[in-house]
Amino acid sequence: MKTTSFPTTFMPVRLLPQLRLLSTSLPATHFPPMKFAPTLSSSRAVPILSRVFPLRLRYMGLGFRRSLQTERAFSTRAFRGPRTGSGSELPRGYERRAGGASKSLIEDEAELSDWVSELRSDSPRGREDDLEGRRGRVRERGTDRESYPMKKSRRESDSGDFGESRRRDFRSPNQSFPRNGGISKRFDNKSEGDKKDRPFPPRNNRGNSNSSGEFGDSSRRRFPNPNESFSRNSGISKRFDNKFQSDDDKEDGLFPRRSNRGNSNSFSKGNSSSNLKADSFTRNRGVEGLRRGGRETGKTLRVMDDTEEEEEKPTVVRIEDLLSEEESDTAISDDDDGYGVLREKSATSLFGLDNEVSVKVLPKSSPGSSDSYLSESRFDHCSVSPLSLKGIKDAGYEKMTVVQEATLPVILKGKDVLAKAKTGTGKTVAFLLPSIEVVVKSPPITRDQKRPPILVLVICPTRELASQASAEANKLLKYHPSIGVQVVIGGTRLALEQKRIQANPCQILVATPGRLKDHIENTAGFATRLMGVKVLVLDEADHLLDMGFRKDIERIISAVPKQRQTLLFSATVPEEVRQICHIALKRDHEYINTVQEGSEETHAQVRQTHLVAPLDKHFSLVYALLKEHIADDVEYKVLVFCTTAMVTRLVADLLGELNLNVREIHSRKPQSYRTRVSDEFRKSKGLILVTSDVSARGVDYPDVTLVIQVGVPADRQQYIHRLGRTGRKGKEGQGILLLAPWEEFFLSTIKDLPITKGSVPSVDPDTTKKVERALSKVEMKNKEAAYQAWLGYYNSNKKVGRDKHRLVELANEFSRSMGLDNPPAIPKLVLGKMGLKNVPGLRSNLTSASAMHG
Ligand SMILES: Nc1ncnc2c1ncn2[C@@H]1O[C@H](COP(=O)(O)OP(=O)(O)OP(=O)(O)O)[C@@H](O)[C@H]1O
Repeated sequence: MKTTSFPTTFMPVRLLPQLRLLSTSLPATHFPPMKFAPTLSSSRAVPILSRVFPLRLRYMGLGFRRSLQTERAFSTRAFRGPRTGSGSELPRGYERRAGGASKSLIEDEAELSDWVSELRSDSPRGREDDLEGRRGRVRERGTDRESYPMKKSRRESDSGDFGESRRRDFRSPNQSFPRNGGISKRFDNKSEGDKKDRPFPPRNNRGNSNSSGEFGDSSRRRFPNPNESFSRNSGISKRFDNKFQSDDDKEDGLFPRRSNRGNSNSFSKGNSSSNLKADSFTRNRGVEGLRRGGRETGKTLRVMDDTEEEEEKPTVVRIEDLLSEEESDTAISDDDDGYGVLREKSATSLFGLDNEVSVKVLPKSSPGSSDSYLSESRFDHCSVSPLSLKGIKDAGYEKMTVVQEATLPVILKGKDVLAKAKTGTGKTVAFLLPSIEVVVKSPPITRDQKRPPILVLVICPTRELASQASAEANKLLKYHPSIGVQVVIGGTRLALEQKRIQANPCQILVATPGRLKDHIENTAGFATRLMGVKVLVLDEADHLLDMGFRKDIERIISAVPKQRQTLLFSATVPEEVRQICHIALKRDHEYINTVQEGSEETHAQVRQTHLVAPLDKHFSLVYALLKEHIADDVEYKVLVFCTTAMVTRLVADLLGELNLNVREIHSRKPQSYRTRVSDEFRKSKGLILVTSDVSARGVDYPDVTLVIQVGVPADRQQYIHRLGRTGRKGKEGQGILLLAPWEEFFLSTIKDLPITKGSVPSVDPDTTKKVERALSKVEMKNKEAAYQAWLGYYNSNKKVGRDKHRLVELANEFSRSMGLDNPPAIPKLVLGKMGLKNVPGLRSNLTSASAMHG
């Protein structure tokens, strides 16, 4: 058996004996010694009262009860929250855990959590995905995002679900499910350029691919049989009670294998191991970091009040949310709390040697090395089943990415994990691979089982992302014919999906929240199958825990067993998410942050520019920017993000009229269309995709050369995720944020990112005329819909929407920029909901927007 030597140079001397021991004596069934990622920091949940819980006294009161319950889980010194009244403040938020099972705070705080949800319901972000699924029920659909105050759910006051979830009993997985072979598997740097006044310096060498390479060592390691390879009572499986089961049908890889343009490997140099050399060891790095840093980087422990957040986070409510009849239930989650103890993630704890709190701190990395995404650890040296390894090898993965290396051992140990890693660095495999191992170690389902359990439940915020994760799972499952994965997403007929679920039960289910909730409530036997969930994954966790999805997520959490492993992944983990992650995670979860200290959350090799220009120039500028980029790079592949679905449609229409090779994707397009376009864009070069935020997160389009964001993004996170569609896997990319002067306030929220002011290119009169002519050809109804959507979007922005008179002036400027002499009329009902009745400058009528714009 091949063993890997530790990067001993960088180990604290006192650890060496243990680690050496580990490296030489580990049986193949254990995770072998991998170099830990130097970049990661980890801690327990942040143990402070947040603005999420502004009713401090009430929370503290509840906390007291809870602290008695959970006492067992901590050492005597370990946990003295403020609510204990013991006089001790939280010791800078961290202490070490003594071990023992944690218990749900939420159980005691159901009421509180419900109240919190209500409290924050005025600051939701958009939910891109399920919008589509809800379309059928929406009466008025003027915008992708609207600005009305959030409608109260019909069922908000339902408390039944909560009671129900508490009543459940659990059986052990091994009792519940007989063993047997189950179902068959159905399954460029634009070098920063000296062209100061050109946003696009000429494109040089972008990527020489050489990534996948050989797998020399993989053959050396052989596991005779997956079931032999793992002790049946591994750390993971021991922890689960069981009882639900799975559903759906497997999806046939919607997405083709990715091409490897770009030199992914070239970016792996300067990776973790090399960076380690410069390390020093220090205690409490995470805490120090938390004290120092900014709010978004998860480095601040300050308690913020609501005002602060509202300033920074635009409110966006969609008309779908307002008018849908199927608003979320208020089912309270069960699991544990996050009133936890901030703990240092030590290098040793990755290996289960938790008696040392040492951690590496990387110096601010030099350009070129900070964005290494591959580690030195190889998949074939880790203890996953041989069949999974074969799938990994076939997928072309040899070395782990940094986030995979950092999280895999912890997840394989059965711990709950909150992981943060930059966009495009392989988070999907990071949560899928260990989840698959849980299935491998579970009793197979049998054909005669009426309701076979769903063992792994992956929730994604958009359909594209869910389909993509399911396709990735299928790649990894290539040699696991008895493990099935299915995807349930909105936009398809529920009845068909129900049939599919029943006909082809699977163990891994990937779902969007709204559709999953539909199945929980309407599909016979589905709830029972869900009671088998051993691993719950929230991909894009911060988005899923945001208000737009929160209730659905709480409902879903209440439908899966409390005894489960939960994995939260995202490229952004804002402070508020740290503080509410207890909704899903156990209190002793690990927070693994692979974004290096001192490094930005965006990739260094992606050049970011912002341009500020009057609104009436934006259409011409987008055209000019695209033309210039196309001229520079024949292999261009551009994403243009717009604020709403209807504005997206308008811009796509316009660019089409201007004879650019353009596609559009947004929530108002049928799912089949979305899938087709997404697939086409994935494979293509020389194409522009105009999109709403359905493409903002997670979607893995290879080799995107440029991301243009037109108008202010919903928030900082959304900016980062949109930008993250380029520069994936270490490749180069470019991002341009186009703002109007009154949108410049947004720049303060991203001031820590390496974004520079670009000079606005001059647009010659001919181009302006050309754009005007093209605009005149765009259908009037699309302009009307765009106007209404635009107004709704900015009305919901806390800054722009504050002054309604000014807002309407700006909206009318937007209307003129589309070539309209008079602003389109808006239905009275809609204006009422936006709180814009009787604001001068607006025209109203009685017609429903959806009737007009269908
Ligand atoms: N170990 C690996 N080696 C090489 N490529 C990998 C590896 N793991 C994943 N990838 C590839 O990296 C790309 C990005 O992965 P993925 O989409 O999971 O990134 P992500 O971190 O989830 O990004 P985002 O934050 O945007 O969701 C995918 O094309 C995936 O196939």
